[in-house]
Amino acid sequence: MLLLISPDSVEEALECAKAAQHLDIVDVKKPDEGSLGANYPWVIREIRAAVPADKPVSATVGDVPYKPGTVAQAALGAAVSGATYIKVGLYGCTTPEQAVDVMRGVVRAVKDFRPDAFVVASGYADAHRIGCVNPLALPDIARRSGSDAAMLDTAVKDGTRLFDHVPPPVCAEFVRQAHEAGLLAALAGSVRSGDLADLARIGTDIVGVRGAVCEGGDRKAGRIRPHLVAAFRTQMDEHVRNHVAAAPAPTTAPTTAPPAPAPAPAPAS
Ligand SMILES: O=C[C@H](O)COP(=O)(O)O
Repeated sequence: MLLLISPDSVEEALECAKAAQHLDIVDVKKPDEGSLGANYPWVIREIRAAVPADKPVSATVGDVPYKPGTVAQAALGAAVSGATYIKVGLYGCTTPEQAVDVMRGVVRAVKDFRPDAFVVASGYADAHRIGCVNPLALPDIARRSGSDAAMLDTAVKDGTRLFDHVPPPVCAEFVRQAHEAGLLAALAGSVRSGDLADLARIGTDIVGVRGAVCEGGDRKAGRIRPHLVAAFRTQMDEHVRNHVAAAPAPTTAPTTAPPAPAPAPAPAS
């Protein structure tokens, strides 16, 4: 399971850099512009320069409207600025067709520029509150558009969490569908350490957090702290180990290999 941490500034990214050995992906966002709020290109560039070169930098393109051309251009901006993971929040898409339309434009814009970039189609666990596409539609949207991962976050950061809206058995189905489509499955939404056992058990590939590694668990007023990142990682690894140890041995030889996680793209030079 990979750990993605979302700093909101260069200062916070420097805190992440101090805990670099405990995280896998540094995800640039601007929380005051929304759950997947997009930050400025120069902030992405500065964060790329501030974190170790072997850590991929991700950038959110925003909680986007159904405007495929606008979003494709914004996604290219994130890639040009040095992000190799490009995350799009399909906030304004009310049907899977609209979402596929947006993500196809993103995939083309980003991969024409950088073929090894990793595109993440994100929906929202609390989609019912904002009227966007159903969470379980995301794996198929990601597959049809040529994206690399399907993700869920929460749109409304009011203390409700991923599992409040999409309980573990439904998240498990999300992960299963993503893997069946050859995609990675990423889950976020005020995730706490107490959720890690379930996230490991259902085979989540990427866990995204901010609040859980901020002082006081407060994603807005709190700041990301390296010791909280380290503690979260320790718990995450423990749950992954427990899950592996508890998994029953296969009774027959598997006929197909499980979907291999895509390698993290090389950082921008
Ligand atoms: O992509 C991950 C998000 O930043 C999660 O933030 P949160 O843990 O505060 O909900």
